[in-house]
Amino acid sequence: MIIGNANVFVDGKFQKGSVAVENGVITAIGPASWSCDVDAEGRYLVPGFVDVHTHGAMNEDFSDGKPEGLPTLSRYFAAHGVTSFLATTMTLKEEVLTPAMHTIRDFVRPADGAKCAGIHLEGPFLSYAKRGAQAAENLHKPDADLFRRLNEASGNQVRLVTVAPEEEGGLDFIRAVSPVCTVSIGHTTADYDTAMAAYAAGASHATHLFNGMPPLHHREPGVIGAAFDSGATVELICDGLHIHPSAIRTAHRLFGEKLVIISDSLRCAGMPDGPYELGGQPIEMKNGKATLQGTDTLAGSSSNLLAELQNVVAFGIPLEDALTAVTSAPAKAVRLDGEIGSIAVDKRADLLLLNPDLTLHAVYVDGEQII
Ligand SMILES: CC(=O)N[C@@H]1[C@@H](O)[C@H](O)[C@@H](COP(=O)(O)O)O[C@@H]1O
Repeated sequence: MIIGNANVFVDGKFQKGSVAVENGVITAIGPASWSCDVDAEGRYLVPGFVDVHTHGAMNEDFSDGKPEGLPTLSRYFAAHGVTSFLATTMTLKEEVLTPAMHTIRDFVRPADGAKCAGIHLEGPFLSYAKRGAQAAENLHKPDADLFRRLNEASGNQVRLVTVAPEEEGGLDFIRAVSPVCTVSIGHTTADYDTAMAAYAAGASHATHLFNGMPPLHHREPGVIGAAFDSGATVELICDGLHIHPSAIRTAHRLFGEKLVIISDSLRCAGMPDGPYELGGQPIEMKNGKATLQGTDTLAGSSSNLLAELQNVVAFGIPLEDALTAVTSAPAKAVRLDGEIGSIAVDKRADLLLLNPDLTLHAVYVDGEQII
């Protein structure tokens, strides 16, 4: 199949062209004049989005361990341009996380859904002081054996784990686990020196930068300064509620291609306002804003990568940079850039056609049009 007459996003830039796909893989990138099977009519042809931090949507949550919930989630993501996602769990007890790992391991993508590219363990190895919406009673000291048991239960699908490096055993955990998957610093009180030590020990990512960590102070630069100095990739929740647009513009100038837009979406995404649950705690969504019930503590988002792409472009981030932050940057951050996240020969043919106003026109997964 050839998708022609497109504005193709290749190597961070747009070029007029065509893309050939065979057996689910991109086989060639050619001129716009190629005779084609699908006429893109000048639309943007971009890689499918990669969300490395999403807990749920449509009243389903990966932590539930409910097999019937996963196809619903997979279809929801595809409908918002996300072709690969990391199923992200909350801070819960091992006996709750283990069945969730089994469910994710056994998930088979529905023909009209997005791919599960692995798991993000957001906790339980987090700091009490910066737990945010994570349940205090389920926090656990960094423990590489517990990580190994969970990873094994998932069929070795954990691609990302968030840890607070200042907790006892934090640096040993990072040394043990970073050869297995990407280790991210988050939900942490780490100061600059501790965060630098964590990056030197093998961490390479920061979980929802700004949220759940000390701010960037001119004498206490903390995780944000250390991530910058270490060349780490950094997540950013761009729902317009978690981070002021000015801080998003600042992070964009600081982190460039290292910026990874995430949804951090919860089961209330795609649902009406009302009461919901997150990691064993009651939450409430009002006007799309989710908080721990009865508090002002933000509890993740009700957004998705397509809406966030539209947000950041409206905030002044160039489209090319915003696209990098939802495609190749997240794929690289979790070591999947050999397969997904870019339009290049031999990569999976996970592609989107976007209209000029950045709404979704078509979604292809493994070369098959599913939307
Ligand atoms: C699922 C999850 O953990 N999400 C975190 C939440 O815990 C934290 O409260 C919030 C604000 O953090 P902040 O108050 O430090 O900006 O960011 C994210 O929504």
